[in-house]
Amino acid sequence: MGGEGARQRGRRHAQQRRGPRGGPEPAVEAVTDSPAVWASHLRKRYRKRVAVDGVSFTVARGEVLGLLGPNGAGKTTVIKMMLGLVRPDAGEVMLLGRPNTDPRSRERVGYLPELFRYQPWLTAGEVLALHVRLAGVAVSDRDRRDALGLVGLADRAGDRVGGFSKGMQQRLGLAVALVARPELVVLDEPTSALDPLGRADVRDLLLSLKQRRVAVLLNSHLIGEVERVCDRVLILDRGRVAASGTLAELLGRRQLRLRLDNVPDGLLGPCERNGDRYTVAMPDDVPALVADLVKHGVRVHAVEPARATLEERLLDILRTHPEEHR
Ligand SMILES: Nc1ncnc2c1ncn2[C@@H]1O[C@H](COP(=O)(O)OP(=O)(O)OP(=O)(O)O)[C@@H](O)[C@H]1O
Repeated sequence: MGGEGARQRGRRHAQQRRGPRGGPEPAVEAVTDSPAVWASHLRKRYRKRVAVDGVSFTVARGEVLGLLGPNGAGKTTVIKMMLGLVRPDAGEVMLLGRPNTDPRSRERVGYLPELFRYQPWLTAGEVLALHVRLAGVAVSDRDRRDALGLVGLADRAGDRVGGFSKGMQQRLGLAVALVARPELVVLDEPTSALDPLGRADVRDLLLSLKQRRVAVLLNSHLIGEVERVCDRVLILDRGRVAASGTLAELLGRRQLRLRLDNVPDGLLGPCERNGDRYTVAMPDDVPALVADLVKHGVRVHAVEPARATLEERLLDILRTHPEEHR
């Protein structure tokens, strides 16, 4: 990721945009096979503080990438550099096959910022209409109504935003991000103000975007949420990538937890023990292991598959992230 191969791929997509004689680009199809995001070696310093230091990543079409990390890790700065809202000191970004310095790269991008405030005197419907106009895209009245319906605000289109609760404003922000049928959706803490039902709705929404091959970059402190919907995770710590990979790669091998009595010394091999609870690497044949234990006189009370949660893994990574990265 971010290596020479990826760089060439990113650039190749950029070259595909030129017509045979270097004229206007031929067709949108030429860039639809490019990753939704290709970001390479992003760096940003605020005075003496390095906020982001050499961060590279990609988001494939139809992929949900989760961005995790402690407060101040650089997540929002990465998002803002990616979208051209903050100028990086170094690094390159391609959005949907175009360099992010080209305003057209953002035409098919939906964005819900972490901190947002809509004009309180406008109605929800007017906020959507305003953003559609600013984006310069054609969106039918029906699509606008659908976007409000998608976030549970169908019956509030005519109400002023000033009277909306925080959660309702966040729902409206999601509708703004989704209304123009984007190919890439960037959500910075989209559920921080939502009730549990609202969070579940957003999870369903993300899964439906994924089915439509929309790419999603999700920045969230709600690790359970990230674990449920993300295909891959990028963990930032103090401006650097502390770890990245699919959930399976990050969470490692599955384990088996057992509650046992009467275990002869050494019978189980390498394991973690806490009283009568034992954790071993997942064996190929669980029934054979249980039969063997019983044959040796062990009393088996419980057997359940287990895997470290993303939260445990995240804490582990942040605690052991090498000092030179800090
Ligand atoms: N406009 C700015 N001026 C000066 N420093 C900034 C600015 N924006 C961000 N920073 C600094 O950059 C670092 C990264 O901030 P950033 O907002 O990207 O972190 P984050 O991971 O999104 O944090 P959080 O989870 O708290 O939202 C912090 O040390 C922050 O103080």
